[in-house]
Amino acid sequence: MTSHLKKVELHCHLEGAAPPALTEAQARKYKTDISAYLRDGAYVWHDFASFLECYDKVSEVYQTDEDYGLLTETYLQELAGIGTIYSELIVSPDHGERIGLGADAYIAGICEGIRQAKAKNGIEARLIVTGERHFGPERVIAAAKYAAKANNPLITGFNLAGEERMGRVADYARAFDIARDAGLGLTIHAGEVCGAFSVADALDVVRPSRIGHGVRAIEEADLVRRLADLGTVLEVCPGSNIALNVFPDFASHPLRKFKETGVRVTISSDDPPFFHTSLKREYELAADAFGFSDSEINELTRTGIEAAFVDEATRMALLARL
Ligand SMILES: Nc1ncnc2[nH]cnc12
Ligand SMILES: [Zn+2]
Repeated sequence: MTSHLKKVELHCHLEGAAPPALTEAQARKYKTDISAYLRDGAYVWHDFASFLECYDKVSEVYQTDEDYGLLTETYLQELAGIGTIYSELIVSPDHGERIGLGADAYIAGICEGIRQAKAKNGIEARLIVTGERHFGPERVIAAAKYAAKANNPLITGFNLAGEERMGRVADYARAFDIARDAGLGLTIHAGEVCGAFSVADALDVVRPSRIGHGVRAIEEADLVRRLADLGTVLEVCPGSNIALNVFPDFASHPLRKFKETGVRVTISSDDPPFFHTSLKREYELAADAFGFSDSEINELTRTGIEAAFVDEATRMALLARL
């Protein structure tokens, strides 16, 4: 049981958190046929590439700023209901552009959802703007420029997600330079679909304080030591890793090994309904599948607050709530 524990989540894609029932209602509202991607209350995909396609299609039934406000508030209320005090949501203004809503309206809707959830439940949230590799370096640079110029206190980080097998991290270096110069926190998906080289690339090129997943670093002992020495925080999403077959089962998942080797780790849900998980389940897995005690789980949560992309006053306030 982990219901008595406070919780923090650093790695959740907003559209990836869309409850299937809400997505069905949205599809009806816009008379869109998404039956190829959502059937019997479950998202339909069979490998990483088809997951990304499903994710992009599902995202298209959220079309207005109100839709994004509702999606954001719905997810944050769910988190608050299980004792979550802080959430970072990965968002894509580029997606807002692609669907014709526009980046500003997309972000405005999401920020309204954050305000509503905070007013009702006290949950603190920030946004990490992401670029997506499969749309190419130019779109990723545009996303970084948007984040850098947004002057929005809720946008505090920059990320790179999408098809990890497309290009190398160096192809996206300029986007991270723009985000770094703007003072944004940096994190990057690496070592999820691709092997340890992808994590080494991320460290060499981006020098991020955090890495999304990073779990395949376990394939190289020197790299694991490097992560521990640098203090790089891994945003580990065990349920996602098993659903995507990065590891065959929880027994072979390296979360505990990382922690025991001194790598700083946190737990998150990634795209919860796509992977038949939730933050609640990830905390339960930490206890039941990985055998962490309450105080070890609290260490994961504390690491999440220490690594959060927030100002120091907010960090202290969150630590005091633990
Ligand atoms: N798990 C994941 N990896 C890479 N890109 C993503 N976009 C949404 N979920 C993702
Ligand atoms: Zn992710």
